[in-house]
Amino acid sequence: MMSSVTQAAAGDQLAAAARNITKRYGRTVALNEVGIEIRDGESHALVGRNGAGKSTLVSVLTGLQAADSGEVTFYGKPSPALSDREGWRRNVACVYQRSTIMPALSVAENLFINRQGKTLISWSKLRKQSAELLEPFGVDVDVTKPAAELTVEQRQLVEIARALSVGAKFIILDEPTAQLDGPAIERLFERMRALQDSGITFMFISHHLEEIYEVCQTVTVFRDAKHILTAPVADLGRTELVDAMTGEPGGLSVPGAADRPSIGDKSTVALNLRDLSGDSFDSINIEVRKGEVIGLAGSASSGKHQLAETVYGLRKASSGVIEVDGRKLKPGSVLDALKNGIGCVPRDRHHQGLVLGLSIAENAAMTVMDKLGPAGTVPPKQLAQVGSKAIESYDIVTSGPDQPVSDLSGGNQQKVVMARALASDPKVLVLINPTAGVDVKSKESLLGVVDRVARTGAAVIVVSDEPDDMRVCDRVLVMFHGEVAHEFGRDWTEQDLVAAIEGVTEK
Ligand SMILES: Nc1ncnc2c1ncn2[C@@H]1O[C@H](COP(=O)(O)OP(=O)(O)OP(=O)(O)O)[C@@H](O)[C@H]1O
Repeated sequence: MMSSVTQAAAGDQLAAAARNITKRYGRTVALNEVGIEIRDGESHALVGRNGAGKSTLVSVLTGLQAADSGEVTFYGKPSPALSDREGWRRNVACVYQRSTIMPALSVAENLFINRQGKTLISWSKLRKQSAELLEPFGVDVDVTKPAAELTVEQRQLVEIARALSVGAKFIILDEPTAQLDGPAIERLFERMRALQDSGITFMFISHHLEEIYEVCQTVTVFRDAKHILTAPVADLGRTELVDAMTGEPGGLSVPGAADRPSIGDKSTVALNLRDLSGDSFDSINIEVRKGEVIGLAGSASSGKHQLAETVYGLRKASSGVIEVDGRKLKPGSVLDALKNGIGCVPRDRHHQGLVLGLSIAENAAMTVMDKLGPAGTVPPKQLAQVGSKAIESYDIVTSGPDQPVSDLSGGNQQKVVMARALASDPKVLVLINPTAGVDVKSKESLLGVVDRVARTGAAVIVVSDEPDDMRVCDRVLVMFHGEVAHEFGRDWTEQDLVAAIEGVTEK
């Protein structure tokens, strides 16, 4: 196993290199003398626990932030000056989990943004060039439509096409699979392989370690702002990889439903969905008992997200009833859902989950403010206690409860969302992709929390396609085209689940 970043195969050209990079944010050292060398034409994985420094390295490698010290080179040449955005764009592009596309502009405008030159824009030419650019990517969209209408998969492809069209041959994919369903992930990987064959180099960030084995040749591990190792993927077993990430031997153990006592019919129904129809789902009947964990799986178009969002009041059902402990909820009211004991981890932590400018403590306490003090006068000490408890219980990497959530790494923000959902001791928990962006070790502890709250009698719905997230469930309901198409007990195999999600099994 190689242990130094300076040992990239001799003679191989490097597409990108960062050496001796240090980056501090106030007291936090986000990168401590780290390096990475990415060989021309390879897919190089960068992995590490939440807060390890991956995104910070991405911002240094893309020229969005200057390092305090160290150097970046592309194809052996020093990186452009920070002000030379064009220069950086010609060398490197990053497809983030969050879009850099302007939703209100058309797809064509997004593709050619900053590049119309000084002459007047010919719209017909722009449209034609855009269509030609996207054609090899199989993105079959009307380029005059607003980019907001693109699916996540299409948006990513548009961003890759945009990068390649300005000449970048080194592309960073920062957790690209976090919001894609199984078939879309496979399509992305096929696309990566084809682009690699044509000379494109990738740096790939993911918390799904099996993806690294599938699509990368080399892996670099960061831990606590430091470079730990760089090695060929083929030489590094999964256990060794996890040990390098966590700094301790012992592997992982995700809690399974089988370890909890069986619920049976004795437990009373906590959440009852009766004949519920709405945006993308129809006539849903589901009962979730106290202490029961239900998994909702299905492709991106199955209606599972819309159903879950209707349960916690973000969407209004067109007909049917949602009851918590026999009490009917007011349709389309998040507040009423909260008052009646529903806690949620929403799909998009940035839009519905967190107030980024507020601290960890303020975000974690948001669902219980009225219990902490009269009319908005929560004593700071109590607030800090809620924050400190969240940090401890969810292993949040931070300088303290006062730190604004905007300063946290993505995975640590997700843990704050989970802490907030649970702060109110909900009777029913609705969790959408609860482990998205969360590292393998933290995933284990978050799923441990799900297991614990179920044992205390809460009813839980987990919406996810992640087999690990589903293992904690007593039943897994697979949705297909807005209906529950298949139900599994605790004894399913990953193959069964994938087949049902893709709609290739009988009911
Ligand atoms: N703007 C900022 N201000 C203060 N601290 C920051 C800022 N951005 C990042 N940090 C801190 O730097 C450290 C590294 O964060 P970074 O986002 O690079 O981690 P990461 O490895 O990408 O994590 P994740 O897997 O959760 O995305 C963290 O401790 C984070 O809190």
